[in-house]
Amino acid sequence: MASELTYRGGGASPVAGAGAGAGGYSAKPSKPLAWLPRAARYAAAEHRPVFALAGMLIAAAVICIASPSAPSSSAAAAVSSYSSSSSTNNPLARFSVEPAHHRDLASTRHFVGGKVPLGLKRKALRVLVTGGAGFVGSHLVDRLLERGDSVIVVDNLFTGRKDNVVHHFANPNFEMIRHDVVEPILLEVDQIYHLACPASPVHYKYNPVKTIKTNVVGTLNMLGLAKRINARFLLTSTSEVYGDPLQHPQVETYWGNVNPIGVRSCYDEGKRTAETLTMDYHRGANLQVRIARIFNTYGPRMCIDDGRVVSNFVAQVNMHIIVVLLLYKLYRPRGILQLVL
Ligand SMILES: O=c1ccn([C@@H]2O[C@H](COP(=O)(O)OP(=O)(O)O[C@H]3OC[C@@H](O)[C@H](O)[C@H]3O)[C@@H](O)[C@H]2O)c(=O)[nH]1
Repeated sequence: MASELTYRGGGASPVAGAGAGAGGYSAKPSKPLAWLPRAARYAAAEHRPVFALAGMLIAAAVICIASPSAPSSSAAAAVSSYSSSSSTNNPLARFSVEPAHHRDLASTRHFVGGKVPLGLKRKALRVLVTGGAGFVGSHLVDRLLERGDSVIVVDNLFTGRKDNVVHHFANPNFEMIRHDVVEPILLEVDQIYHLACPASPVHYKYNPVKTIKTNVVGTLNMLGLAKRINARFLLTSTSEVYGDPLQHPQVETYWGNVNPIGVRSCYDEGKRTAETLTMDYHRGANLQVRIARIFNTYGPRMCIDDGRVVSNFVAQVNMHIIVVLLLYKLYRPRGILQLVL
């Protein structure tokens, strides 16, 4: 049986005539826009202005919600009202047109930036964190895994501890390589966070030559790897690059006041050299780089005997509290203390 072309046009239906039995049409209607493909001709013939208007309104709404660049006033008002009263489970909070730093960050923990097309997730990155078993590095690893990236930690455990990252050992997106960055390593990643270096004076003075070697050769190895795989590179530098600053507070353009031959120079000058190398790779090889000069940090996973100012303060205060309590318990002085306490 011949296939019969079913004419669904809106105009006069063809009159079945001779040859109809053949499944063809005897009188074919004149076809306006005959140069168009059949589907286009059908759409052109069937279109209704109200449908076109509905389609345009839906498209405009999707564009306003999904892209922050040109929100319509009403959509922007709707979205910003959502975001201002944003709760973490607000479906539109992620697409708010306001920059994240203008909104309560707690409500935008899952803010992925307004440029993410509707319904598409942020692309997971492969990230290398050197020194990721350390105090700052392990918290960075937590954050990267939480946002869906896969993380490789390279660490020689000189001051870092497996305990800092053991909670990720069952995570398929986490790997740890016990390796010293003064030896080259080849990995395929999208970003490199370079934190490998002892940070406490107690540790970096223990072997000053190793400290500056890690800062110079280790950073060179990581920059070479970043250039080879075109990965973005971040160096965690330190406030120590200002040395004994003559300017307070220090602005980033301040060059510092550093002793090149002191007992702390292995760290201070080591980090300054690491910054120099980082900028040279940026200028010379057009590498995408970031430098973060981290000042005194403290928090969970910091060792009480870390040797830095905050941990020293906490350790000493705790010690004095314990001594006073012991003395009080032992001698239980009567009289004035009884009155006071
Ligand atoms: O040669 C080395 C030395 C150290 N490391 C590792 O690097 C990590 C350093 O972590 P630490 O806890 O000692 O130091 P923090 O995490 O506090 O400071 C870290 O981030 C901030 C930067 O300014 C510091 O230079 C960096 O050490 C440790 O896991 C240590 O094992 C190496 O992998 N190789």
